[in-house]
Amino acid sequence: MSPVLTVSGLAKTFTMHLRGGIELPVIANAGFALHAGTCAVLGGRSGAGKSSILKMLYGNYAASGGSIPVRHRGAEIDLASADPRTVLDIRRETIGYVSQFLRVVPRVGALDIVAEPLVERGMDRDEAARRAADLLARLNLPERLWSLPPATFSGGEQQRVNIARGFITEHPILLLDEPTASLDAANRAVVVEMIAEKKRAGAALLGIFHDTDVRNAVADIVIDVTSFAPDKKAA
Ligand SMILES: Nc1ncnc2c1ncn2[C@@H]1O[C@H](COP(=O)(O)OP(=O)(O)OP(=O)(O)O)[C@@H](O)[C@H]1O
Repeated sequence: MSPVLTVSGLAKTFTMHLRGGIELPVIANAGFALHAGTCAVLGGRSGAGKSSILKMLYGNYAASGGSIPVRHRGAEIDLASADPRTVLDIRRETIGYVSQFLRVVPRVGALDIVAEPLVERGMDRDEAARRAADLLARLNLPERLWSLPPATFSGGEQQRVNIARGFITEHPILLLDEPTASLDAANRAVVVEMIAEKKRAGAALLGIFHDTDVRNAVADIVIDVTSFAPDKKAA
């Protein structure tokens, strides 16, 4: 089957404007493809550029070179050169992202934070809340916390709210930046099962997982980011 997203000749060099314009090449000539129903994992040593690749695929970082053709609304669009409005539309319809940390919205309760992406897409508020409750219960977030804003939650509680919010939509591509980093073994197992369900539903996932057990449980392929280093001798 043809890939849903391809990375071709992708490069990233950071320019340190406050340091006299020093250039820091991090990635050169990265290439791989994501397929529906599979989970690919970015591997390689700390600092190799795993997060930077994920951020370029979500449009948070601009690519310094290369292309990222993605299947979006039935057409192929190059994410690397797409205008900001198109990037936002791709995020809405095609590419979801679970970051490591929850961006807390003041005064909005956990259940509403999780339900919000569905309400934004036009779903009835009660139905969206029901689905959000299902996910929070599955992730063992105590019900007494559901109406509270997550600002004071523990790291693992915030991470579970974030996971629920990222998994509640049906994006065909889902990027995962260490979604299990702050979780205990029981909740890691829940997330592993949720990833397996996404695969069965036909999503293409790309993630960073430092936990070896989680990685082994979810990965169909491991992409060695160290092999994309600009100077392989330094890698
Ligand atoms: N915004 C930025 N500005 C300057 N340098 C950056 C920026 N983001 C990342 N880098 C640099 O790029 C390199 C790769 O960082 P990145 O976070 O992508 O690595 P990683 O493989 O995800 O690392 P880790 O496994 O430790 O999280 C690092 O040397 C980092 O300092």
